[in-house]
Amino acid sequence: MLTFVGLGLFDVRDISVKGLDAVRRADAVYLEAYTSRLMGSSVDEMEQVFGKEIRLLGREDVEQHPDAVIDRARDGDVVFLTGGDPMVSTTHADLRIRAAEAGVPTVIVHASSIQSAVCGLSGLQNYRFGKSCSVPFPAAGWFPTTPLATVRANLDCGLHTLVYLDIQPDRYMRVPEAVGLLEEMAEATGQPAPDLYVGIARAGSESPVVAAGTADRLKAFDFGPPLHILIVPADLHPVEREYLETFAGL
Ligand SMILES: C[S@@+](CC[C@H](N)C(=O)[O-])C[C@H]1O[C@@H](n2cnc3c(N)ncnc32)[C@H](O)[C@@H]1O
Repeated sequence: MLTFVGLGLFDVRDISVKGLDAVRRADAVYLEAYTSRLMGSSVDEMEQVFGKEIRLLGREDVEQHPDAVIDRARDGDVVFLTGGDPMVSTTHADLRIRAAEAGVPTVIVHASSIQSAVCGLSGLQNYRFGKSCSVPFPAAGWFPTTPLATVRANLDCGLHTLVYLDIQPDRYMRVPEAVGLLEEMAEATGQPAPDLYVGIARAGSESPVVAAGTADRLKAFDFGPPLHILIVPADLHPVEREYLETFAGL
């Protein structure tokens, strides 16, 4: 049996009771930490609290060579841990399909996700979000402008855009840098840059930060440590505006 368990948003206490039961029953526990991270906990702390050894998996282990995990799940209980919800903005649907093809039963234990947390923190209504996008760190000769195209297409339909920010082994993209990159994409493509943003840091922690405003305000704002995420809102409903004025300094 292969059980996908979401860790929730910030620290070791965000896992559900059901998820914790599955971890404690498991014969083997794997963690992928490349699609999201629990910034409020370390792997050591998780091992201590869960009472289990945790094996770390890289993107290649999961996406190119998942056989080790699937083989282990053929004759034992395996838990696969992911930050947030294990099936939101990750590529783990493929792993579940491969397990099913190999005759391995699977279960999902859901958890809080950044996708729903942003609605509570920003007051932007979940049914008004369009397609999401991700802003990657640019590399030499590589500067994709598709994130801005997604934002503009959503704005044309009156929809908000959730913009995921890149996570690399040695660095995390922050809101001010992401806003600057969207402005550069606008310059490079001749499209208008967005005029309003909402930045969020450390959702799920005891001190999440939420700030709304122009590019200039957000580029100068100190959001503190990662993880960060950005929203480009469409025209605001009056209640959304009032919420941002009350909780995000609009
Ligand atoms: C690819 S998504 C994975 C989402 C995850 N599976 C979930 O359900 O929450 C990861 C991105 O979401 C954002 N993110 C995740 N957790 C966050 C948090 N607690 N606070 C702020 N942003 C977060 C970051 O931009 C990060 O790079």
